[in-house]
Amino acid sequence: MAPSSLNKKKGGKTKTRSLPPPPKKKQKKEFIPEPESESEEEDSMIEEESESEEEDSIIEEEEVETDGESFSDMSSDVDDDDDPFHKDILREEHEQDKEKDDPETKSGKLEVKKEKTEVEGGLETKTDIKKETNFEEEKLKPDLTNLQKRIKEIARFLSKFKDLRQEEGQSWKKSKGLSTEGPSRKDLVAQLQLDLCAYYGYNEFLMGVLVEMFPVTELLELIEAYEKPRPICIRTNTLKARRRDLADVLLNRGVNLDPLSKWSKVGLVVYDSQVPIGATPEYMAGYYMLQSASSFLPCMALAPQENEKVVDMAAAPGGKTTYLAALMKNSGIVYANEMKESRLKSLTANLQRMGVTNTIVSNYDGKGLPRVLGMNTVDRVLLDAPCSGTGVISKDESVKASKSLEDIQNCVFLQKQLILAAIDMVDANSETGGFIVYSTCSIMVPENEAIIDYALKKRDVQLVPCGLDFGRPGFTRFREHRFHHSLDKTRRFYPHVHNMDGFFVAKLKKMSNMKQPPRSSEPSETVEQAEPVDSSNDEKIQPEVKSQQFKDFSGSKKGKDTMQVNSGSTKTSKPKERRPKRKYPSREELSQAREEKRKALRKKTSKPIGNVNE
Ligand SMILES: C[S@@+](CC[C@H](N)C(=O)[O-])C[C@H]1O[C@@H](n2cnc3c(N)ncnc32)[C@H](O)[C@@H]1O
Repeated sequence: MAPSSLNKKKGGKTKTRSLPPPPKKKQKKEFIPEPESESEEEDSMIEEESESEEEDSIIEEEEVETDGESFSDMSSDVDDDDDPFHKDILREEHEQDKEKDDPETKSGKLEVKKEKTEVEGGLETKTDIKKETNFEEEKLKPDLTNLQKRIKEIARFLSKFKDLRQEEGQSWKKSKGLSTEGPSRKDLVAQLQLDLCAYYGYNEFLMGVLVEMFPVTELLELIEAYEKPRPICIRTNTLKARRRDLADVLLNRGVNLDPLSKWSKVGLVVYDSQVPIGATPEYMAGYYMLQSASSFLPCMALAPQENEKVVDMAAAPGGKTTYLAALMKNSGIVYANEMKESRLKSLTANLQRMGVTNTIVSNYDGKGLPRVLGMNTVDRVLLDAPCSGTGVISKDESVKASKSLEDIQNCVFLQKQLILAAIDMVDANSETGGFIVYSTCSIMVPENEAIIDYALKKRDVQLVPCGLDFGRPGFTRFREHRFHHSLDKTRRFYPHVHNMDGFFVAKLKKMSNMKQPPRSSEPSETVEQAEPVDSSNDEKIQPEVKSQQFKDFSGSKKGKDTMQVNSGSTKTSKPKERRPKRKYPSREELSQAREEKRKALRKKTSKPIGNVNE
């Protein structure tokens, strides 16, 4: 939208203010992509909320310290034809594995040699991949330019073969004058993985996870997107300002901005600014929050209503709490909980700066919150869970090299406990609510779909549409794992697709206050319960190796996966052995037993009295 359109006032309450022209730098086009057109149920409540948000403007000034962005913290303690794997680069490797054992391809580095040849009327790089035999050379690390070239070559090579079987691949190679000797697909994938780790600085575990999640072309897009910062976004605090007024003022200060996108009525995207955007008088006055676009989504999905009781279980630094309060127009109660004491300061500062008055701040471990606030007592809960942060690599590069399988396991362990606590606090009989929103800034399946699948099994909840009209549907199956079919109601967001941080959102409706869900006719398999599925008719998802993300999830972590949460307290429970069914005696057997007892008693009592020596 052009800057001038920000001046259009609703309902005739126009404050005419002549706008200075925006700074010289040309305004970029829509920064955040428009919603993908998907046929998805709309959450009308969200629409109503966002319509009304702009109408409320209470202008008052407060000075407080700042803290903008939300981020993940664990220190406490697909639009591809519905099938995310149809271009999976690991999928074909299994077939290629069966290739005759070529000693040349068994170990070591590969070298890609290129020759230019005329192919199909155009210049094409002829790819001949041979094994280096010189071990001295092997030790030498290729320079970044060569590394990048090789990454591109292998990626191009792999993507060309993505739909071809081995034999077809060989004949294709022959027809193109390429060598049919050379490494298998598996070797190429392994080499690509190593090269990507070396070039971009990821550890092998995390790169392995990404490799198994995305087809090769998309993988490169994602990794490249992680290298660039996401657009700077601000959210208008509708408790204090209207978006168009705020935009006017900031434009006058030399901030080059536009409305965020059609899906948000309160967001602005900042292209560049002549003033520090986190230190303007408007910022200090709490007219806006510096907030990533993805972090708007869970609040929109939760869509809290006025006068409700809402819990934000993991709240600091308060980006989402302040949005929830604004959506509720400062009515009702928001319980903003944060376990880390050191983070309470930023939370309370933001609440104060933004003029939030309906919030009670607490400092508990979220697992114990049901004991504090009561079971089945609130209308809605937001669980913006502590996570691995694998969706926000552009913000925190250290994630690339630091995250391990154990970190993911720890996150999953905590997330499972927190989601059950979240559900337990919600009253299924709430007249207006009964909803739980779970979100993470992780793209890992175990931290997202697997957590929701677990919750569906443990409590009487159902997935409902998030009310967000863009985002990819969550996985209903991933490698050898099968999740409940309704997982497609969850939403995934990616930097290379949506130009926002990697993010996951799920919205659950609590169906009853029973602890156990009614028996499902359609069982799914959670991480720890997943059995090999007979996928003989389903070539696409039949991995030979266990998914990197789920590796060793079953049992190796001190039985963590079997831990259960009950009203905030935790206890470990070993899987119980089934007791054999008890067989009850018939009437005849009972009377016979009684008769025998009587006889025995008579014998005892007929002993002589007075035989004191016995
Ligand atoms: C993803 S961040 C939350 C960001 C916040 N929702 C926002 O939008 O500003 C996760 C938060 O959970 C907190 N946390 C970690 N473990 C927790 C636990 N067991 N209970 C409650 N909070 C926890 C972390 O300290 C961190 O502040």
